[in-house]
Amino acid sequence: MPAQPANKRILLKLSGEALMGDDAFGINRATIVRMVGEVAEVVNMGVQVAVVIGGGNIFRGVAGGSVGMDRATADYMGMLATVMNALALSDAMTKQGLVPRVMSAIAIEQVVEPYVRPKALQYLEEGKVVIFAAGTGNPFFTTDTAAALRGAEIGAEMVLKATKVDGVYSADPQKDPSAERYTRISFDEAMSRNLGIMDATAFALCRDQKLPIKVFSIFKHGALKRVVLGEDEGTLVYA
Ligand SMILES: Nc1ncnc2c1ncn2[C@@H]1O[C@H](COP(=O)(O)OP(=O)(O)OP(=O)(O)O)[C@@H](O)[C@H]1O
Ligand SMILES: O=c1ccn([C@@H]2O[C@H](COP(=O)(O)O)[C@@H](O)[C@H]2O)c(=O)[nH]1
Repeated sequence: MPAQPANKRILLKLSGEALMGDDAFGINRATIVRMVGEVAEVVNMGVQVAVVIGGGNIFRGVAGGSVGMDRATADYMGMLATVMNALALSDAMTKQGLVPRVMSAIAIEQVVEPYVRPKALQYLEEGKVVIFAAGTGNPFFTTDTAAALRGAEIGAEMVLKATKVDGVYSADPQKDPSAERYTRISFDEAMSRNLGIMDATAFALCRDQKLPIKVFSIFKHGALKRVVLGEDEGTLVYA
C-alpha cells in the first residue's frame, strides 16, 4: 500500500523569490514548472492544498519605502506583485492537469475572483487548488502573515513554508555559514531568538492558533512530498 499523507489539508506558502530561479528578477519558466510538479505530487495523493504565494521576485514594499516611497503605496505594489505570481502559478498548474482557483484579498474582479472563505472551503473539498493572492489585503503585513491567517481560516493542519533554505537556523544561513539548523523549535524560542525566517506577526498568529509550521527548501526535489508524508525534512516550529 502506498504511504499515506500525514495531513488532509495544508496551507503551502511558496516563496516568491524562489520563482526567479537563477534569473535576477521575475518568473523563471523552468522553475515554476518544476515547483508546480512538486505540488501536483501531493495533490494527486489526495491532500487538499491551498497556496499563498509571495512577491519578493517582483517587488517588496520595504524596498520602495527605503528609497523614499510612501510605504503603504509600496506595499500595495507588493500585493499586486503577488497577484501576478498567482496568475503565473495558476497557468502552470492548469497545464499540469490541476484545477486552480485564484482568490484575491484585493478587489480586482476582472482578473481574479475575490477571497470568500466558504467558496475557498468548497473548492478545497472539490480537490481544486486554491491560490490566495494579494496577501492579507492590508499594507504593513507580509505573505507569511497571510499564510498564517488563511491557514487558520481554512482549518489547515499545518503551514508549510517552502523557501530557499532547508529549515530554520540559529542565524540567517545565507549570511552566517556557521549557523546551525534546528530539527524542531518552539514558537516561543523562535520569537525570543528573533529568528528572521518569518516575521513575528506570522509566528504569533500560528502560535496562538496552535498551527504548526514546517520550513523546508523548495529547491530540494521531493521535500514537499516528504513533509506531507510526515517524514524527517526541514524544521518543525511548534506551539
Ligand atoms: N534564522 C534563519 N533561518 C533560516 N533562514 C533565515 C533565518 N533568518 C533569515 N533567514 C532568511 O529568510 C529567508 C526566507 O524568508 P523570506 O520570507 O524573506 O523569503 P521567501 O520565503 O523567499 O519569501 P517571499 O515569498 O517573500 O519571496 C531565507 O532565504 C533566509 O536567507
Ligand atoms: O498582507 C500583505 C502581504 C504582502 N504585502 C506586500 O507585498 C510584498 C510581497 O510580499 P512578501 O511577503 O514580501 O513576498 C511585501 O513586501 C509587502 O510590501 C503587504 O503589504 N501585505
